[in-house]
Amino acid sequence: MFVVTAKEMYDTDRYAMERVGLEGKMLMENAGRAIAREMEASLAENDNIMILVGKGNNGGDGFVIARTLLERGYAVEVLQCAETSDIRGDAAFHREVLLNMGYSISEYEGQDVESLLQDKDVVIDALLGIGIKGAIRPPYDYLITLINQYQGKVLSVDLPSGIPADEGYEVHQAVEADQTIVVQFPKVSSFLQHTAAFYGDWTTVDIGLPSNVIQSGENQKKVWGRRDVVRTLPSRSSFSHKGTHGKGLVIGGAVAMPGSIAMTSRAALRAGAGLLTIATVQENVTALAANVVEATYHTLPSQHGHIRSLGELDFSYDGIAIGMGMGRHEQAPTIMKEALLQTEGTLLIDADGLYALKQVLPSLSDREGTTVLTPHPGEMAHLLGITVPELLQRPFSYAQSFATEHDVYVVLKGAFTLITNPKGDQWINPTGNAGLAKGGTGDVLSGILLSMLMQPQTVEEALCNGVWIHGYTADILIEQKHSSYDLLASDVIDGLPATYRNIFS
Ligand SMILES: NC(=O)C1=CN([C@@H]2O[C@H](COP(=O)(O)OP(=O)(O)OC[C@H]3O[C@@H](n4cnc5c(N)ncnc54)[C@H](O)[C@@H]3O)[C@@H](O)[C@H]2O)[C@@H](O)CC1
Ligand SMILES: [K+]
Repeated sequence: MFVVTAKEMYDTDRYAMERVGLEGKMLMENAGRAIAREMEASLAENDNIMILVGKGNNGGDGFVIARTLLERGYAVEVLQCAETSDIRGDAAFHREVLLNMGYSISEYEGQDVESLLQDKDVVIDALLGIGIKGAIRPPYDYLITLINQYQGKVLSVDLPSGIPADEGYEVHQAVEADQTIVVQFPKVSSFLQHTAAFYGDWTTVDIGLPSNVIQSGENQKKVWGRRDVVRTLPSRSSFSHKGTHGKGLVIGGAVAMPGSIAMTSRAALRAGAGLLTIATVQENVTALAANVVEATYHTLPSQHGHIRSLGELDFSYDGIAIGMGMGRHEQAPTIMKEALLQTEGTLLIDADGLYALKQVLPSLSDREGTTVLTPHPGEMAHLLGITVPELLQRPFSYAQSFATEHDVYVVLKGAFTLITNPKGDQWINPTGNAGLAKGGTGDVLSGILLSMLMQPQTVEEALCNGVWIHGYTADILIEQKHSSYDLLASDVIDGLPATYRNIFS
């Protein structure tokens, strides 16, 4: 499923009208009717409905929705919140059609909307769509405040009014919808931390727009869904042996933090890695060996309880993950630089490794093999030299510019983990829940990704599948036996068998 910006939506609209021959009126008819049908699932037969219509094409959709619901027998009052002379084009056309069918439209002229809303069960918000610019002007600011005070159900058309389609905007005022019916493609703002919640539950409706404009665009953004996982996750051959499934290495750990690499390693093995070696400080090996019995161990020189150097380490593995529980000490950047230069194949860098990386960033461009960075927002902001709020305003652009500039894959973790390849294409992961906001879940993800990177699939597929599996496992656990309070990172490792059985069933 493609995810679009306002510009991509308008380009698609123009292409559909100018090149394909689908008239704007027809697209608006399709949109309004599809949205009305979708809304019907949330409506009761006797609901009293108020639809607030703005002056743009979002309002135009509103006129079609009103007509469709009225024809189906619902009690709908249409409040037009703009001067009739300001309503133009396709919206004006559908306004006329509504009137020609004998229905009436009230105009907002400062009347007491609050009391008008009092006897309504549902408000449909068709005030503003993707065309919004700047701070909300009257009367929409006032109407949005009233909608948010209103106790009944609020259904928004395309976007909650006041929310822009794109990232990089501060939101001062917007409708807090219970449900949003999105026209054809989800917009970027439905995946941003500061705007996603305004949408409530959202679904998309197909209005017949072609996707070739987006497909031929410079960079694409897509949601990675279950179907993608089932399509791309390699099944195992009966003739495979442990070497077929990847020989991985995990470098990390310090005396104070033995748990991180234990979780990464157990997750890698559970997720399918054939063979796994752990390179860590001598002091931790006995405890780790009791915990991860399937792994082999390589002891690294230590100092003050952390790794001093990579010593005689052999780098010939199918995949290497570095950084988990490694600590932020003064030898760390030298260790990171050595790992960057010595690893010919795939190198995944996580956690403390990302802090060390910041000091040796230019060495990234000396690498030939695949590099994957798995930062959470704090680590990504540190790498970019910006604040976390700045990053969260524009996660798509920041992740993209970092990935393209340094020729790396970036897995930016969050409620909607964002995967970016070195060309700048992006995938959004829809799985996962608040239970994952706990220590150790990042270590588990690194292990799953290390394993995925060693299986016969593209790097993009490996990362998207790994992130999806991690989140989906947490979702199943929350649904079946845990809660978002008690879920532990190690539960996610133990939940992997059920996820695999589910995917391959
Ligand atoms: N392919 C498409 O793009 C389609 C879009 N459709 C609908 O059309 C919408 C986009 O239509 P428009 O481009 O007319 O945009 P809007 O419906 O968002 O309206 C924009 C108008 O609102 C006013 N406005 C903008 N910012 C404002 C602010 N801050 N405060 C107060 N008023 C403000 C401006 O006068 C502007 O003309 C979509 O969201 C969707 O609902 C559908 O009808 C069908 C196809
Ligand atoms: K809207």
